[in-house]
Order: sequence, then structure tokens, then C-alpha cells
Amino acid sequence: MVLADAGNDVMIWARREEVAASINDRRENVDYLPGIELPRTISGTADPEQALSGADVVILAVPSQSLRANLPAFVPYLEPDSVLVSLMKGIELGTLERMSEVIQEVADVDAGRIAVVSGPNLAKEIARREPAASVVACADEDVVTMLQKRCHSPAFRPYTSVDVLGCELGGAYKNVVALCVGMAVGLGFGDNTTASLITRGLAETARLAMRLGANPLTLMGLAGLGDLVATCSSPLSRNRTFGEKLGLGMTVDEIYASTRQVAEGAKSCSSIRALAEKTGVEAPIAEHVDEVVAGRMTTSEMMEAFISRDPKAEMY
Ligand SMILES: NC(=O)c1ccc[n+]([C@@H]2O[C@H](COP(=O)([O-])OP(=O)(O)OC[C@H]3O[C@@H](n4cnc5c(N)ncnc54)[C@H](O)[C@@H]3O)[C@@H](O)[C@H]2O)c1
Ligand SMILES: O=P(O)(O)OC[C@H](O)CO
Repeated sequence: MVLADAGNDVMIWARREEVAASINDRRENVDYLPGIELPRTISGTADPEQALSGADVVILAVPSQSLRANLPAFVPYLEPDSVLVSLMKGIELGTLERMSEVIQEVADVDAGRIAVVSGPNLAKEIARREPAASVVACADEDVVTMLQKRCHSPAFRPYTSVDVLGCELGGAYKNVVALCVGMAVGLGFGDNTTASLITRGLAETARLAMRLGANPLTLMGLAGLGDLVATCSSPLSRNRTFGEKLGLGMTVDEIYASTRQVAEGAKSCSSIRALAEKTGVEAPIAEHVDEVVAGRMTTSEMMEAFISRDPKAEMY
């Protein structure tokens, strides 16, 4: 919708024919955005070749852990100079790769053709055309400027960055922090607890991002602090809601059975924890959230563990 509002013709690829038909015939994605009328310049198809024919910009937005399996169906139909844009906020289990790294590996394209968009962009608010800002990041400054123009709509203001790593890590990490904040909310704790977790979550994210080579200022921006605040504060966030249900006593299996939407942090807590361990960075929030999601610790035990950790200086 942002791209259509910014003046582009948009083709959505859907896995199921009936979803593509509902986009074309009813101008609505009944399963995922019920009640939102889609612009006429959006059409749907279930055919990857049709979706990619003539597409100079390709937006990728499947659940992170399914990207590697999905890409081979698209790669043969990519236009030679098309730019691939990831909206995904996750770190791949096993490889510990960011989504841009998975794309580069599987599609075998230069880093200058791969971009990411990340920021405080809860889907329902974006679809209601409520004002929001975001970051478009790519190693190639000409590409990023082109993409900024292509997605600047009356309600959506994109900023540019060349820090792909920082934007991706901020987007993936905030989901894990939102799970943690949701758990605290589910346990009945208030704003002091959630603000403390958000702030320490940002410190933890910045610590790992800097070790991996990101610009620390990226984490103070829309793809870091901005998205962290939105996701941790909003009942619309799937990750915060997932955590809240855990705090209320539901099991992970019960939560998965209660929704068809993805809460990326429930998987990325494990890959981010492993990435932190691999690089020697202390990551207590990722570590404890992973323990809770794996069923090895309760949410109450997690909160007790945070408070009783060894005392230390704040700026570490
Ligand atoms: N929803 C948001 O507010 C929002 C905002 C910014 C970024 N993101 C990111 O975008 C990515 C996609 O999230 P979403 O909100 O669209 O999730 P979603 O759960 O709302 O929708 C996921 C879509 O992927 C499809 N899907 C599910 N499993 C699949 C598979 N194995 N292969 C192919 N398609 C599959 C579903 O049918 C659905 O159309 C995530 O990484 C998320 O973090 C989401
Ligand atoms: O609903 P969530 O928790 O996946 O968060 C959505 C977006 O990432 C917010 O920017």
C-alpha cells in the first residue's frame, strides 16, 4: 500500500490462488488485512514468473526462517538489475545470517542490489495510513536514494542509511526485547519494569551491533530505538502479545495454536543468543528469553534472574 500510494504499480505474490483472487476481485486481503481497501494499482498473482516480470524493485516479506526455502522459486525470474528489498526482521537459525546475507548467498547478487527497510512500522497502522517514518538502508547510495523516492508516500517518510547491518540487527533484536517486555506485562508489572527492560534491551542490541561492525548511532534511530519503543509498547505487536501470553501462563504450543501470524522473536531469540555467544558479547535478555521459549525457565524465574545478576556499571 505504501508503494502504491507513492505512485508505483504493485504486484503481490501470494502462495494461495484464492488470496491473489481476493486481492484482484475484492481489493482486500481477507486473511491478513481484513477491512482494508487496497488501491487499484495493486494486483495479485500466485505465479512467481508473473510477479517478477518487469519488476525493477522486489520486496521480500516472508517469515525469516522461510526465506531460504522460498528464494529458489524466485531467483530464475529476477530481472538482471532488479533491487531486492528485505522487510524481514529475523536472524536465520543455524547459519546465524541476517536476511540480506541469506539473499546475497541464495540469489548470488551484489550487496549493492540488496536493501532493507526497517523502523516503527506496525502493519495495521501503516495500512490505516497513520503517519510513520522508517529507514531504507543499502550499501549503494544511489540505490538507497532511488528506493527512498519510490516509497515516500503522503503517510510514509523514509530516511536513508548505508548501515544495513545495524538496521537489520535492530529490527531482529527488538522482537526479542518485545517478547521479554510482553512477559513482564503478562506477569502484571508496570511501566518501571517495561522501561528498564526496553533500555537494557537497547544497550544489549547496541553492544552486539557494535561488535559486529554497525554504526552505534543507527541503534539510536528509527530502526533501533524507534522500532523498539513501538514494538514493546503496542498491543498490536505480535511479539509483545506472544510474550504477554507466556507471562499469563500459556505454553508456547498453545500460543502457536492461537495465531497464524509470525512472532519472529520466538525463533530469533535462539539465533541472536548464539550470535552473541559466538562473538563473545553478553546478551542476558536474548539468553533468558530463549530459555523461557524453550521451556527451561518460567517467566517469573527470568525476572528474578535479571534482578539478581551481578551488579555492574551502566555503560557496559
Ligand atoms: N506486520 C508488521 O507489522 C511488520 C512490520 C515490519 C516488518 N515486518 C516483518 O515482515 C516479515 C513478514 O511478516 P508479516 O507481518 O508479513 O507476517 P504475517 O505473519 O502477517 O504474514 C506472513 C505472510 O507470509 C506467508 N507465509 C507464512 N509462512 C510462509 C512460508 N513458509 N513460505 C512463504 N510464505 C509464508 C503467510 O501466508 C503470510 O502471507 C517478518 O519478518 C516481520 O518481522 C512485519
Ligand atoms: O507485530 P510485530 O511484533 O512483528 O512487530 C511489527 C513491526 O516489526 C513493528 O515495526
